[in-house]
Parts: sequence; structure tokens; C-alpha cells
Amino acid sequence: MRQFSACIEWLFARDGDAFADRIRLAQAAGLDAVEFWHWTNKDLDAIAAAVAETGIGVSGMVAEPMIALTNPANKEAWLNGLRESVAVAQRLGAPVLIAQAGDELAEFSRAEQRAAIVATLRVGADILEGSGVRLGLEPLNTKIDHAGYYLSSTAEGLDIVDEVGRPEVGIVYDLYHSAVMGEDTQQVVGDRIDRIVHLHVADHPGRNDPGTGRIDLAERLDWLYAQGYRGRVGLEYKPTTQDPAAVRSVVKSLGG
Ligand SMILES: O=C(O)C(=O)CO
Repeated sequence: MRQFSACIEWLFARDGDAFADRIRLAQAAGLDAVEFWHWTNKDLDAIAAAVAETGIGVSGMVAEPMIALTNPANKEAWLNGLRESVAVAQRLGAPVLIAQAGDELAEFSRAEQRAAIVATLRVGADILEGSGVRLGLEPLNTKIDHAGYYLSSTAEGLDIVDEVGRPEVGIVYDLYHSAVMGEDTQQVVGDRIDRIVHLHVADHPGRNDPGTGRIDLAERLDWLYAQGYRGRVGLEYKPTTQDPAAVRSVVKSLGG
């Protein structure tokens, strides 16, 4: 059975509700996990209370601070933030922290920026070791949403992970970003399924509910699961409706 997770930055975001209420709405929609981005701007006590009340799991959040890994000068600050992020993830029971590479910097070559990412993530792996939390470096599309971002290629993300060479560090594979970049899932993932710590889905164009666009998400997921992927599928899309029934039907259409 596939497991899903609602990205409550966008799903269940109703005007006037407290952020933690989105966890209760996720439960009402039949989901058993949620994820979000920043933890530094949220009421963690309220989130922990909603998690305890509903039994909903937190599948992931962003590793803070979201400063560029491409800049070697950010290494210590990023690693200090990772230590805090791991503690928050452990408190909320989240198995995944999401790392963004940051923007491509004019003052460094691509090779230097990649070396900076690898060097920081290698020390990051020591911090993560034994914590029960894995880090997923996330490639993002540079064509629509993140112009200037360093890591737009899934294959390069996987290469970086291989260079880090530690099971604590993998990638978040977002099928929307990948499809926007024109990637073929089978080709870019190949035999490296075990490096994927988490999946994200949204359709394209629009970054809306799966089924509203042209990406063959169900087929791509079938293939990823056939290769042995067993993590969660994060529903990170801009919903066209906040009706919980619509989320349930998306989950069903994706094999849930
Ligand atoms: O920032 C984005 O576009 C993301 O996909 C975050 O997960």
C-alpha cells in the first residue's frame, strides 16, 4: 500500500484557521501524515499537540536555515542549523529533512559549488547518523519556479549523493520539477532508487492537483514503486479546491 503525506503549506490552508488545524483537516481527509517547509516560523508546540491528538505523522520539513549550500562560507551556519533541525524532526517524529542546494553563484565555478555542497553534506551525514532522520537534497526546476537555482538536474543530484556516499543523505525526487525540466523518470533515476528518501507530486502545467495536467504521475509512481521505492509520496501541489474529498480522490488515482 502506498503511503502519502499532505504538504500543508498548500493543502488544507483555509483562511482564519490556525496552521495546526491543517493537521486535523488532513486527518478528516483520511491521510495519516503531513509535511511542511519551514519550522522556524511555526508554533511547534501547537503542531506537536495536533500530532499527539490526531495520531497523524509528520513526514518531513525543511532543514533550516535555508542558506545556499553552494557557498562554502555557509558551511558552519548550515551545519549548526542542521543540528537544531534534527532535534525538531526527532521531536515531531519526522524521518526526512529537505535540503535545498541554493542558487548558483557567479563568484564560484560549478565544480567549486558542487564541492561545497558535498563537503557540507559529508559533515551533515555525521550529524544525521543514528538520528533516525535522513536528509533529501531537492532538485528544483529552473524554468518556471526557481530561476537561478543550482540543482535543476535529478541526475546531478544523484551524483552528488553518490559523492557524499552516505546512506543518511539522498534526494527528494519531485516529479513535477523533474517533468518541468523535461526529464524522463526511468532514465534519470535508473538503478539508483535507494537514494530517493521522499517523493513529491504535482501536475504540470499549473502545479495543481494530479490529474489536472499532462504528467503521467500514476505511471511514473508505478515504475518507482516497482523499482523498490517504499517512502511516502508528498502531495505538494496547489489545490484547485480545499475539499477533503478531492484529496482523497487524488490519493486513490495515485494508487493509495
Ligand atoms: O520550493 C519548492 O518548489 C519545492 O518543491 C519545495 O519542496
